[in-house]
Formats: sequence, C-alpha cells, structure tokens
Amino acid sequence: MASNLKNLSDYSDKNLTDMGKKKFAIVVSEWNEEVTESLYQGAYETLIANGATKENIIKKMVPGSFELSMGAQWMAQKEEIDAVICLGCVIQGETRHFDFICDAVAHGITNVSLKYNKPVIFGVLTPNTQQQALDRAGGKHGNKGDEAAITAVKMLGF
Ligand SMILES: Nc1c(NC[C@H](O)[C@H](O)[C@H](O)CO)[nH]c(=O)[nH]c1=O
Ligand SMILES: CC(=O)[C@@H](O)COP(=O)(O)O
Repeated sequence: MASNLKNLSDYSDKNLTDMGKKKFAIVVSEWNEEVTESLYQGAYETLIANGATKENIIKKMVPGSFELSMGAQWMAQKEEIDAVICLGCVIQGETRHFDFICDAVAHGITNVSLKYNKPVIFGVLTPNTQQQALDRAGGKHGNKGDEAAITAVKMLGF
C-alpha cells in the first residue's frame, strides 16, 4: 500500500511486547542529514514510547546508505544487541547510481539479518525528490523512522 494511503506513523499498540529489557542499535546515514535525523528522532521516540530505555538505544552514524549494511553488521555481531534499525535516504539523481545503492543496501541489510538471526530493519527512504523524502520523515505521510522502530518491536515480540 503506498504511503499516501497508509500513514507511516500509524500503528496499533495492541499486543506489543514491552521493550524495557531490549537493546537497540540505530545506524544512521549522514547523507541527506536533515531527513535522516528526523527519521532517527521518530525511531528513538517510538522505541521509548514502547518501553525502551535511553541507555539501551545506541546511535551510530555511517557516511551513506551504502554503508548501512556494514554498520548494521558491526552492531548485529554484538551479542548484547537485540535489534538493529537502519535509517537512510537515497534520492534519485541523474544517473543509475540510485539503483545500485538501493539494491545493495536492501540486499545487504537482509543478509545481515539472516546471518546474525536478529531483526535488522530497512528504514531507508528511496524517493524521487527531496519533498517526497520530507513528506515521509515527519511530514504529511508520517515518519519512516516510526515505522522502522515499531517493526523492530513487533519482530522482537514474534
Ligand atoms: N546519493 C546518495 C548517497 N550516496 C553515497 C553512498 O551511499 C555511499 O556513501 C558512497 O557511494 C560511497 O560508498 N547516499 C545516500 O544515503 N543517499 C543519497 O542520496
Ligand atoms: C543516489 C545518488 O547517489 C544520487 O544522489 C547521485 O546523483 P547523480 O545520479 O545525479 O550523480
């Protein structure tokens, strides 16, 4: 369902497990920092709202979304980390670079999740324009960071 039909920040809190004892790594891309910082704030606040403690939320920055997979692996391999949330924003430019980054990071994050058998969440926006990104980072379509955090919560309550 497209984001314009389902707000990214809407979720039911029924049957969600309390995250009081869970430890999270949030890996954030520096590219398009205005957007990714908004995604981070949404993810952080959603985890806190579901019982996570600030001491159990670790933030790590990587240069770009392509590096999210490496950052996710470095965090997922830590035994004490229960879930990793990857946040980025890849905006379509004039060339096919967009396609290669999006494909690489989607596959890379999936591989890390399966390799370490723990949730590694794909919280990466892949818009055509800056405005589409802003609309999904706390704008009219909600916040992808909220969605990524609640996805981690749901997976930990599987
Ligand atoms: N154009 C965007 C990038 N490009 C940088 C890559 O992610 C990567 O850091 C570089 O290719 C070196 O490996 N990254 C984004 O996150 N968003 C973009 O729009
Ligand atoms: C996704 C990108 O790397 C992109 O922003 C780069 O822009 P361009 O394709 O015009 O070089």
